Amino acid sequence: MHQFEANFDGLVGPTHNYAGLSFGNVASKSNANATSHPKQAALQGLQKMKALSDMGMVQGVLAPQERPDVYALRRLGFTGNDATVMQQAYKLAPHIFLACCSASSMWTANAATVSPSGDTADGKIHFTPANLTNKYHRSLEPEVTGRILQATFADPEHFVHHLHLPENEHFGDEGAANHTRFCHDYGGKGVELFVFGRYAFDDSKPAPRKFPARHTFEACEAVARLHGLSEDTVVYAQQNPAVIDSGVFHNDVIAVGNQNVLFFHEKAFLDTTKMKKEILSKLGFDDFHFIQVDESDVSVEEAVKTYLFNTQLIRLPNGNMAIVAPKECENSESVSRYLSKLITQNTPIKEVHYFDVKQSMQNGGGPACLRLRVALTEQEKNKVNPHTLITEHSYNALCAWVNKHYRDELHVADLVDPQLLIESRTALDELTQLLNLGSVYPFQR
Ligand SMILES: N=C(N)NCCC[C@H](NC(=O)CCC(=O)O)C(=O)O
Repeated sequence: MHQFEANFDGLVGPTHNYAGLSFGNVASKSNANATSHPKQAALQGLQKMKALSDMGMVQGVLAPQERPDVYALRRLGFTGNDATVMQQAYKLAPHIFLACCSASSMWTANAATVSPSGDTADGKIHFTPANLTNKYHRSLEPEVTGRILQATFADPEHFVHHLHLPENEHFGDEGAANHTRFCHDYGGKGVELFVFGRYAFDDSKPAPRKFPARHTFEACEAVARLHGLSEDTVVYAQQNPAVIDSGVFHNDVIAVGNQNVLFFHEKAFLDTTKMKKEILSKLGFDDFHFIQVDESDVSVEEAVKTYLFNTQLIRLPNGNMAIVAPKECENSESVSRYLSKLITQNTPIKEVHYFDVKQSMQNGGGPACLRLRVALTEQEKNKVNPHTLITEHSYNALCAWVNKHYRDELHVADLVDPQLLIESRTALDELTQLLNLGSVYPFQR
């Protein structure tokens, strides 16, 4: 049986901008108000998708969301036609207006948590969109994300879609950015590692002091229940509160795993020994590589700056594992030295590929943030909406679509231009036809 780990990358939306919306995310804060380049951002993302597809990986694309979100602004009391709603909000509540303009759905590691069929009680793939409650701009995503996922994975025989968790900080859920899966074969039984930042119902437990812990233990448990995972296939681990306070707002900024490898920083978790023991005993095989990076090799600060761990760890068709890293890793002396040495060691990781995703990095989104992983058997892959898979043809069509509709440059003040809303809706309407998604956007309903 053929089985794969497919990567579904988020297509960067036409309003990609830097608004400094994410407290606790160093890059987002430090690039606030910088000029963005939506066309370049979308093309950078597409190039990465095409490169992975050329390496023989199954690569898909998830559509972006409709922004500015005038419906969210109306809900907050702004009235009139769309242009008036936007202008009033920009004048009276600029921060709220900017939050309603973010193209943050591009980071599809936060779109959902996905449990492959090998792990679930009913043998189907389960999806739960993340509620992203901790940041207002991201909390606008789950409903449309759910519709896009349903249009991409439509067959009820193989795919189950759950409603996102209650929109409340107690069940703060950031999706696959805090989730990884270990297994022997992608189609077989695996162990799912759920990572959280704090306990919502127990104040006595450790928690960060400076920056928010976005994801709770209670959210992890709820998703595991919804997906029909049994106790013996799940491991829960708390992030080290100190690293959250150093800018590690999601666990995928400090750890990445795949199959029989966990690549992580020594400071990532609160109790590494316990977590390692539980992973090994639940997996039931010993051929496992815990690749721990020590502070003396790469500091947490350097890891956050370069996104060493926000790399994709992929299993190539030739059996080797490769790391897909941002250029920032290549440009850092300590990180590039570390990676050059790593691929000569006795681990499955034998290649490193560097990509320019700077437009995303400037908002705190590296290669791993841009993708949602879905482990699929051949049969399940054949049930995925074929228009969403990257081929030579779909890649060329998507690049042409971006070149036709996207602006080269965007300043924060441009977001209030009613013409941008018209441009975005025209582009997205055409995209739903290209990807055969149906009417997923509010303006289409
Ligand atoms: N680590 C993962 N998986 N994802 C990265 C998400 C980055 C995103 N940045 C933003 O939303 C910034 C938007 C702005 O400031 O304009 C966030 O903080 O949620």
